[in-house]
Amino acid sequence: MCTSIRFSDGSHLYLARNLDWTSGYGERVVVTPTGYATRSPFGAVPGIRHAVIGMGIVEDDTPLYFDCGNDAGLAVAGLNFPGYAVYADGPVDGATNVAAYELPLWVASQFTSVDEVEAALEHVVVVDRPINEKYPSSLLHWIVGDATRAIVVESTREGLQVFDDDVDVLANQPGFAWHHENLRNYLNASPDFPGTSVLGRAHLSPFGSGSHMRGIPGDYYSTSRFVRAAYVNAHYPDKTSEEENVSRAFHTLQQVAMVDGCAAMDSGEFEKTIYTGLFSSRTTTYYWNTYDDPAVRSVAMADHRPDGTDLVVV
Ligand SMILES: C[C@H](CCC(=O)NCCS(=O)(=O)O)[C@H]1CC[C@H]2[C@@H]3[C@H](O)C[C@@H]4C[C@H](O)CC[C@]4(C)[C@H]3C[C@H](O)[C@]12C
Repeated sequence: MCTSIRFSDGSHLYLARNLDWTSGYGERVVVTPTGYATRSPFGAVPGIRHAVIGMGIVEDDTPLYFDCGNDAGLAVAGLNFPGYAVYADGPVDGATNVAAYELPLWVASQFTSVDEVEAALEHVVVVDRPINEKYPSSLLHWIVGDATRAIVVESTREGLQVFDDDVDVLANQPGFAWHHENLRNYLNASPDFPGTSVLGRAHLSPFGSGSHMRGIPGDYYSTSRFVRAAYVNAHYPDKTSEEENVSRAFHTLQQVAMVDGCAAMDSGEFEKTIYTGLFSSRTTTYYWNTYDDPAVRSVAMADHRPDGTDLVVV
């Protein structure tokens, strides 16, 4: 499972995600500089207008991003969406044909804002064109965020749909509209301290704080992680400094992080949070930690020739 959140410090974007799976893909932080010569199967990414930094792998000299952000303050993350995601079998005449694997690169290398991406998506078809035989297209949906707002992009049998993500969260199946509607089941949840309650002749006082959070689901199911992440992200106080916002991202995603041994996939293998990654547009820095090393590491785009010609794998 995966969960992603967006928030801002008032003027900069923070977009973070947990990558939950049974094992990693050898992913590293990859910088795609503006001079890099793209190989986009249908020409959707003719060149790199905005340098990109994020987590991914490089295959056939092509960056395959799991999540990434750019020098203009826009970021995107892909989360599993099997059972719902449907892509076109081939390119469609007159459309902007984006191969599923290159959608994060298309977003981050071509645009500066969510509004721009939303407008461009009106002409987009997501195509099932794998990078090679080793890596078939993943069935994903995507969250795209900037300092102002977030959208969710879903390519299903209904076609390509874009949702205004006014809670700044995404998890896995089912679709975003279902998750959003489900939040109406949790209107009772609040951070307030409960007063003393009278039950018969008993006057009952709370054990401590947290009572009004009861009902927020604690399990790892996609529908539960969505609710829990939305609650924590919405109630986290606004923070101003980079350090406080990095702390915010990792604390919030820790609430929905998966611990080994607790949730098996149908293969019998357990899922766990392989890494937590965060893009900060304030410093154009990618922060991450891994299941085995919770210390947060970081790579600043500026330190890796964002105007160069070669992909940088850190
Ligand atoms: C497995 C990852 C999603 C994690 C997730 O959402 N798990 C949910 C579990 S469950 O279903 O709900 O049980 C996804 C996110 C990004 C994906 C990767 C990126 O799309 C980049 C390439 C794309 C290639 O087509 C396939 C390999 C790949 C390297 C993908 C492998 C894998 O599908 C990734 C790593």
